[in-house]
Amino acid sequence: MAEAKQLSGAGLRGQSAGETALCTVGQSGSGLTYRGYDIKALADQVEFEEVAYLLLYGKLPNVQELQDYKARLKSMRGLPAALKTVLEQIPANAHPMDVMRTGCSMLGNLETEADFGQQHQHIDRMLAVFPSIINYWYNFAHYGKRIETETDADSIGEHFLWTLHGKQPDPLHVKVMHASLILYAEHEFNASTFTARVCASTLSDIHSCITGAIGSLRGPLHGGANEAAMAMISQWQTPDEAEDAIMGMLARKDKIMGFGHAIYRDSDPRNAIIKAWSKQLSEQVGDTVLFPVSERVEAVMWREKKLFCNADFFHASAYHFMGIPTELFTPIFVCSRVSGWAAHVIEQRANNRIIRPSADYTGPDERPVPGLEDRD
Ligand SMILES: CC(=O)SCCNC(=O)CCNC(=O)[C@H](O)C(C)(C)COP(=O)(O)OP(=O)(O)OC[C@H]1O[C@@H](n2cnc3c(N)ncnc32)[C@H](O)[C@@H]1OP(=O)(O)O
Ligand SMILES: O=C([O-])CC(=O)C(=O)O
Repeated sequence: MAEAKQLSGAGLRGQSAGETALCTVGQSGSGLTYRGYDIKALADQVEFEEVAYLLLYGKLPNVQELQDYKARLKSMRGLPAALKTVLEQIPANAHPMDVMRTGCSMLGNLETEADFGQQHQHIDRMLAVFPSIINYWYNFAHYGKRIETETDADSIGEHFLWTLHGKQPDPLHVKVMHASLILYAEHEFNASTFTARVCASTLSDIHSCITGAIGSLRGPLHGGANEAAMAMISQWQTPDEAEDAIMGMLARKDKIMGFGHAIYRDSDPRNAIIKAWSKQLSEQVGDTVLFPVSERVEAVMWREKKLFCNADFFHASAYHFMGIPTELFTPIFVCSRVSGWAAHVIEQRANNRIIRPSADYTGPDERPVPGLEDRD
């Protein structure tokens, strides 16, 4: 086992910044629970919509509640004409996370949250429509196609794949999407969730909270790591080539994307789950390169640095095997994490005090303002 991780120092590490009943990270079970349910049991046994309902409505839905919830989400997939017009203006070389950010913000202009009593309606709408937003833009910008976003898909994961590829997806891929969306749904006070909570603490609207969170998730030290990991592993043709390259990167003290974690000490419980799905997908497509390369990188990182794969690393190969373009990896994270972000906004609003920490001042002592002509 790796040595205990130092939870102190910069980055507010190890400091409690508030309370939550939504999630524990690194405490019990396999190390991640949503409202007391272990992540492995959830990923094995339920659909993403059940987890979203659990986070947002406080309990796992019964048969009728799940049926009603899925029907409600299904009815909310359509894009307003003004949003389509905005999406059509965004160039093909834009980053899809910027498209998500703009799409969410524009939705907030068209369907503004007038009072917090409407929060659930707006949250459900975002969950339902985010896959439509990204894949409408993607298909229009890259292929000039105006896709139909009101699909017959039974779930958000299936809707994502259907609107991306324009056809009903492989049932195995739908299963993987459920697991993936469940793994990404919630993670306590991570950077993007904290962004959402800070915004919520000013009593701002739900679209501002989620737009800000999307901006925080975009960075390669957070959600953007799944794309960065894909860019890295796709350079290598053999495990030996990967090992040589990783050794060089470590010697240069480069960051290896998809490894390490701010809280977990010796493993991220989400990794084993997505890795198993990635292996199955690799066999389905007859891959002999990407999965063995990924496994070697995992082994070398542990051997050399005791650094382990986080949730992002094997998501890269899993998504790739399902034919998902690399730049859409982090937007899928958004389609899932919006459930966790929104649950935190609800929680913050229910017991709010504006989040406003202090800073340790390191600038000059107080001094007089020099006249313009006296300055260097
Ligand atoms: C869904 C998610 O958001 S999961 C996180 C996704 N992000 C990534 O995969 C990006 C790569 N990983 C990292 O940058 C970091 O591990 C983070 C941002 C996740 C956590 O950062 P921290 O909590 O500051 O890392 P930590 O304190 O464990 O770092 C300890 C040492 O290991 C090094 N280290 C940590 N992660 C890595 C890595 N992936 N590659 C190389 N070195 C690393 C740090 O540079 C640090 O070295 P130092 O003591 O010489 O400065
Ligand atoms: O908790 C974190 O810092 C990052 C993370 O794994 C997540 O948000 O899923």
